[in-house]
Amino acid sequence: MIGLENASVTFGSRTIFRNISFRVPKGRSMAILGPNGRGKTTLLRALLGFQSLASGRRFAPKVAGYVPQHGASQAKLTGLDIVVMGRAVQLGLFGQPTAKDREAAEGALVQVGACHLADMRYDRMSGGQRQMVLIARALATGSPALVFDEPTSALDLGNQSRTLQLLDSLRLRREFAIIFTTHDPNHALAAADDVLLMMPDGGEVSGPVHEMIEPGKLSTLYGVPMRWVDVQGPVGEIRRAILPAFAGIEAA
Ligand SMILES: Nc1ncnc2c1ncn2[C@@H]1O[C@H](COP(=O)(O)OP(=O)(O)OP(=O)(O)O)[C@@H](O)[C@H]1O
Repeated sequence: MIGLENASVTFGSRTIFRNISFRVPKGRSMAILGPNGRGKTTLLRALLGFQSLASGRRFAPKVAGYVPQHGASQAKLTGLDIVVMGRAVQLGLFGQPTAKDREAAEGALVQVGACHLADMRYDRMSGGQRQMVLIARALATGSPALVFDEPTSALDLGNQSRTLQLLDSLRLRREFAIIFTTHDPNHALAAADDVLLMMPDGGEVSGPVHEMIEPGKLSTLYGVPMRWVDVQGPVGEIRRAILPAFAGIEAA
């Protein structure tokens, strides 16, 4: 389980959020949505213990798999080296990775379909390739808690699709408590059971995805009208997507 209870974070005199409570049990996946600068990354950092709480408490396992928004590195490390770092807690302060740690790291690369990145230099990878390696690193921790900060934000549509499928397959394993932030409500529909909306007025609402992802709440969240649109799936089935009013405008 991972969550916060009556948690608040302040920077100087500024309150980013106040008295937030939520719990994501093992087997559930929760998406967090909110406008830019509302405090989504700060909330994840507070959850993981990287950001101190002004009040309240957090619940998280000692080690969580964390995929940060920006995973840049100048170090000359391979994809496999980065994934092995996920084993840091098992290694201890001066421990060297064993064959078992390398095996776990290779297994994590297999799970995300990124074996081909094992020997590639991480600092030479594209954003999408790095994303896969960082997700593998999170899995290699062996933690039942996985936290992703905007996992699709830097990705092209093909990689967004693959990452969403991966997030959903992790959700369906029901072995992890998963939290991810996103700016696309359709991504919450595609890969989350529950949603936390960080509203622009400072309040939060949370609940099952189909209660939270609807035009009324999202229009308030983003300050633009939202609507359901029918779209055709790959085998002709009709699906619903939720889009802002500007979707479909043609400038010329
Ligand atoms: N260490 C810090 N010191 C002071 N202010 C900070 C610090 N970290 C974040 N902030 C501020 O807290 C607010 C919330 O930032 P945060 O990055 O959590 O927002 P976000 O919802 O993740 O934004 P985005 O959607 O743009 O990624 C911002 O105004 C940011 O400038």
